[in-house]
Amino acid sequence: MTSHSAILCVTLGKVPSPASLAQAVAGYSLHQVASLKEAERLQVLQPVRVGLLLIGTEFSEPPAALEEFLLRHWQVRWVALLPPRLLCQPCWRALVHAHCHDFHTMPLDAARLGQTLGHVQGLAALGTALLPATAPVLPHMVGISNAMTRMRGQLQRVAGVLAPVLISGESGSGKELVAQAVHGLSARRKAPFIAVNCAALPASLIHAELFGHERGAYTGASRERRGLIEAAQGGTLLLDEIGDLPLELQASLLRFLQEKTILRLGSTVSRTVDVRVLAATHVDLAQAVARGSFREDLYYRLNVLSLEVPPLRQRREDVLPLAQYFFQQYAGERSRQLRGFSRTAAQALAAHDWPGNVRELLNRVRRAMVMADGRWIMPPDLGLEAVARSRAELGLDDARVLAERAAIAASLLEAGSNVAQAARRLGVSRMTLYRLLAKHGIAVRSHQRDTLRSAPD
Ligand SMILES: Nc1ncnc2c1ncn2[C@@H]1O[C@H](COP(=O)(O)OP(=O)(O)OP(=O)(O)O)[C@@H](O)[C@H]1O
Repeated sequence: MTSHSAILCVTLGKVPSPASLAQAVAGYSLHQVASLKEAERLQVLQPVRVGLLLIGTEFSEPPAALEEFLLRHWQVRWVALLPPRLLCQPCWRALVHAHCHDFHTMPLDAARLGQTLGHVQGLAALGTALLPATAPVLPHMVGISNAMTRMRGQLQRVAGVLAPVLISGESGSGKELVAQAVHGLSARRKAPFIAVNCAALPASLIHAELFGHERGAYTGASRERRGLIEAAQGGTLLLDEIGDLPLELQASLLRFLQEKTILRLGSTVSRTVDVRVLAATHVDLAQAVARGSFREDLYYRLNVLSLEVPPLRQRREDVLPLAQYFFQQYAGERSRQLRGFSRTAAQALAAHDWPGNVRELLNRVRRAMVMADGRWIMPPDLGLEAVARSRAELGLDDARVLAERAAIAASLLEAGSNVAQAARRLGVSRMTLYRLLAKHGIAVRSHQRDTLRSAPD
């Protein structure tokens, strides 16, 4: 069970234990740990929803494992307490901005911190009133980009209500994962989550699949069968590629959404079903409505709430953490000597445009883990050499953008994410490099350096 009035206090480095801390946390039970490993263990045994992060003076950059830890525990509302000097460092600022609900600087103002903690506890309690008391079963959603941080916030809000959600995004960008997260965060999480790909089922079968049929409803229906909507009773139904649902079925679906009842094929008895419907699409449904291939009334019914999963090329900072995550996930399939990604492989990953989004990245990493015969994955193992060669076929503008991005990624890697050094290597000012980083959506993260530390070219 999640403890509502407990605070996990993680101290990293040498922090002179501020006497006034006790005053700030008075009334809460404080779980104090001095390492991320201990914090990890405690979160399993006694999960909490509010965390205090005390950072010592000796860190010039966030420890590599910290960001991963914060990513894993994104449901905890963190308040950071750190020396003011660290806030001058872009890497610390980015980390606090991405993962913390609030921050305070040393020396500690106990009254102010006490107020912040009260506020954060209040918000967390609001969240738990909407959410189930036990830790929800959630898919692991990797991503450090602003877009993913925003998405996590939206998921929490959307999960607490019953309305349908329309999830849009390019193929392979993670729409189904988002749907699983909505289900996993909702009070329905113990009931079934059923995903139906409307594009994969032939139109002739999809009615019976969704709504079920009575015995003899059609040739071959030798016994009655409940459909997938009924199978999701109490839970969540994801209608993937909803844009491919035939028009006549759109009418039945609309009826179900309005009346919460279904009619099995061949039956005259309607059955009440309690199912939350999520729909996903990679096509622009508004355009489909304009073309007349999608019912307008159904579109508005489904689009009460909407979530948009951005394509991977618009959140490039997620590429390396995702690659690293898949590498660990499929570690069992790799040869024993394989250690990780070479720098050139990381550069190739950073420069690629990912038309197939996260699924393409997953496939390339798995392929590379099987194909690589050295200790480090090289670009050809990822099938990315062809991408480099095909640049000859690009227009000059695109080629310039790609070359600029690759040069920036390479200089950052070589400079260990030190922006000043990277700018010197590139022969531009620091300000220009910051502008270029923003233009290409590249975030400077300490873990990128660590992921690649000691990796050869
Ligand atoms: N943020 C993420 N963290 C970890 N894995 C992810 C993430 N996003 C996507 N994936 C993985 O990438 C693969 C593709 O994602 P998913 O199936 O959710 O995409 P989709 O948008 O629903 O694709 P399609 O449009 O083809 O149905 C899955 O294996 C999923 O688990």
